[in-house]
Amino acid sequence: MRTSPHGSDELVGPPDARRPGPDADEPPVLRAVGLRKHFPVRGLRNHAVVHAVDDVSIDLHRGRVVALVGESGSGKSTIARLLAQLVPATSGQILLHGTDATATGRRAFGRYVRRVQMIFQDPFGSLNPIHTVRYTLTRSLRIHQGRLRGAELEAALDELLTRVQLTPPARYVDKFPHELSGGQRQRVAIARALAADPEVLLADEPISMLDVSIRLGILNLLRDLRDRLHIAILYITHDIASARYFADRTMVMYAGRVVEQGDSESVTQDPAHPYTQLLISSAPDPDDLAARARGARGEAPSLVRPPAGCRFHPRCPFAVDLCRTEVPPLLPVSDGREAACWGYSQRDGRPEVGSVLEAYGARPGAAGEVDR
Ligand SMILES: Nc1ncnc2c1ncn2[C@@H]1O[C@H](COP(=O)(O)OP(=O)(O)OP(=O)(O)O)[C@@H](O)[C@H]1O
Repeated sequence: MRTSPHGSDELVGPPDARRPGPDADEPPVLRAVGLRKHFPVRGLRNHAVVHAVDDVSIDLHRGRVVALVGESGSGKSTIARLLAQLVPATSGQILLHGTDATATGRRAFGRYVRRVQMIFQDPFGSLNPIHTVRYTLTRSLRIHQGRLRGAELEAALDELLTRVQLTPPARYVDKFPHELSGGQRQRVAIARALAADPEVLLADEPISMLDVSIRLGILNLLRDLRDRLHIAILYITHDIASARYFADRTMVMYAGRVVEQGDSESVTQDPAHPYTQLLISSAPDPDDLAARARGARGEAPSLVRPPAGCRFHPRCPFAVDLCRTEVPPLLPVSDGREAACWGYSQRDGRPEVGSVLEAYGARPGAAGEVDR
């Protein structure tokens, strides 16, 4: 990370997005293949369903961060809940170290959550207000590590609080949640997850409810966990700039499907899919894009009756007949980058996608800065 001329930690460029990942060539610790989640819609006839997630595959490697970005309702949280096995998938597979990890009972689920932990968006809601930090962390340690007592327990508590930079630990261990700031509470929630000694963290918008002044501190903590503990992290965010800053790879979702994926620097600075181009133009808030694009080119698609073919085609200035009938697979764009866009099918040897920003008359933005 470079610092601003004022000496602050302001982010002015990607710190190490192209850092050779220590474990990038190892097999993924957690793999999802063809995940699909359709929620039944109550009150509608004909067994209508919300197509929340369709055909999403993700590989999470130890020591690497994958960001999942997209506007509200695109299916990001559903993917995190599927990977955490908080909801069952309609179809698809979850593999932990290459083995089917679908937890069929309480014991199997317990073994799974020891390896795969989740951090939620709301540090105010996720900690029980009547329990101290000591109680919360002790409970998690005992669930996952057995009955620690006495000096052993105190050492484990000290280590957890130090790991999340709540030091000296004695200052925090007997506090109640209301005595802590939002950032400190999120650190306690992260410590609670670490008590399981997990290999994977699923972080669902972990900074979006925090004051902008402390967001970078939490991202840096998560990066420290990636580097020191070699934890695989799925980072869900609305904020493309933070994906560029923090994630090795970025996946972009639109209406339940992945539309583009690749190394974060390329995806955020040279977006290939027309939707990603629009998303970047609206950085840092994709919902701003949603409003703008709706104004310009019709409504966001219904997930009960999603558009046939490419779900983005009703908004896409480059849509051709094929886009209206056939779902585009993720097609290679360059250097391991893929876009689910028929414009990259190379049927005539070159991509057919131009600048969607010019087509929309939108102001290009840059995913360059992250709120501190
Ligand atoms: N339990 C549920 N029952 C019915 N529909 C659901 C359920 N959970 C999510 N959905 C729907 O699935 C779609 C995807 O929702 P999801 O929360 O995964 O999106 P998201 O990208 O995480 O949005 P946000 O950024 O607002 O959290 C939405 O249309 C949502 O209304």
